[in-house]
Amino acid sequence: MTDLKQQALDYHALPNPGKISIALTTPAETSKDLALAYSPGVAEPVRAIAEDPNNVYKYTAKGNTVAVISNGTAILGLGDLGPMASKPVMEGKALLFKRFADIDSFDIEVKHHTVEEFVNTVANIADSFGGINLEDIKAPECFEIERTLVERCRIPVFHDDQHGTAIVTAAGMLNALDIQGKEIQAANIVCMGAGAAAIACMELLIKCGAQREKIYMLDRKGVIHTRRDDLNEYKKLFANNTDKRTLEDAIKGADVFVGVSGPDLLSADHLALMAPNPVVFACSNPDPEIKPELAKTTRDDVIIATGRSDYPNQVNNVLCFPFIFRGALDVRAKAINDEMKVAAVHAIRQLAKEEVPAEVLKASGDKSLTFGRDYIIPKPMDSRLKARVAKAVAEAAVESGVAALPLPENYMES
Ligand SMILES: NC(=O)C1=CN([C@@H]2O[C@H](COP(=O)(O)OP(=O)(O)OC[C@H]3O[C@@H](n4cnc5c(N)ncnc54)[C@H](OP(=O)(O)O)[C@@H]3O)[C@@H](O)[C@H]2O)C=CC1
Ligand SMILES: CC(=O)C(=O)O
Ligand SMILES: [Mg+2]
Repeated sequence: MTDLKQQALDYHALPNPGKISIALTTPAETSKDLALAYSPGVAEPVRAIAEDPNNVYKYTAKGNTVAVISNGTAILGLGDLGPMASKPVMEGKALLFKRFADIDSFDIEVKHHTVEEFVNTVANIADSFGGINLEDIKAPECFEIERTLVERCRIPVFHDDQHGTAIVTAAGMLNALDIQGKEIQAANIVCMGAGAAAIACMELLIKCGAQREKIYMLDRKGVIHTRRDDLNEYKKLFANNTDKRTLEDAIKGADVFVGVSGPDLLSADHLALMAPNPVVFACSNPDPEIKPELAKTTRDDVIIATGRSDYPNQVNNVLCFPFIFRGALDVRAKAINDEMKVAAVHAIRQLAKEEVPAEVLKASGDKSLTFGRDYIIPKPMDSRLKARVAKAVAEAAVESGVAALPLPENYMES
């Protein structure tokens, strides 16, 4: 067994199985405490909530709790391994919510036969939470699941693999293209993968200026083009009228490669065919489409990012989901809309251009980090992310009319 494999198994097994537990926030030592926490005292908040449902935010933890919900059909890049196998990842997302944004989470793994069954399960428990983070649900089902749940739930529902990934990808991409001296409007883009992350990443890059006809998207059968008759409605949006059929065809002269597919799909030969000063986001987890070592030895003008914590330039939705929910919960937003997503993109990208505090260098093990090829995006443990991203998101929620509360006074200022 490799060192990392054993360390990872031990990390999850010890000192107690798993990565998260529940902590009490009120005293529960004496009979008096219990008479308040439970019978008879608990009847009072029950009556108050029955009288006015908004009181649930005052007397319970709902407003600071997010459900992380999966069916295990697209666990990282490992595929459909079922709900139970997804549990370590969902506990991991709960760990990240708590560690980075002080949000409490429950991971919920759902076994189901139909999309309708999944949607009903989630919709029926949704009111228990302040928000719902859908995770690792494969395309195309994820699109209908999210759309239906957004319609049915009164709290924000956010498919992290779509929108969290897209927000971080857009933030990193705009910075990387700046460093490479390229305009997103003119960039030829190859997207390997045509699932949840791919469709959302490309749609958001288009909102940021990319041209749809300059995007070549590939799935397991190759380039998505107008003469294919096997495309679902989401892939069809990216069908190009082109003779290109393979990655080799599409990658020639490309400025950008975004990989949200599987391991080792971009070879050194492919990379060599890209335009000068290319940007490669090999974001498949745990194994990227190309290893950074190989990318860098193949050409020294490349900016390479991965989804992993153990390489520079971590383009991973961890930079977004804790903070976008922090902002949304704090103004009780009923949805996470495009305005909030775009605000998050700009807040994340801006932070990478600022001086990096010593505590971040210590946590990342870097001697220095300055905006440039190996530092296009902030590190997850940069504690400024919470204030910057949450504030930008909360302001956008208030301005776009989806917030039930005003921005709290002096929000995120200390
Ligand atoms: N860094 C980050 O923050 C994130 C990274 N990801 C990564 O993106 C990847 C996809 O996740 P997600 O979109 O949720 O999953 P989906 O199951 O929704 O989509 C997977 C897509 O990848 C394509 N694909 C898989 N293998 C190949 C291959 N050998 N050649 C070409 N295309 C392939 C599939 O093609 P087809 O349609 O033909 O089946 C499908 O379009 C995973 O590796 C995941 O770890 C996802 C979210 C966040
Ligand atoms: C990071 C993440 O959400 C994924 O790889 O699926
Ligand atoms: Mg995921």
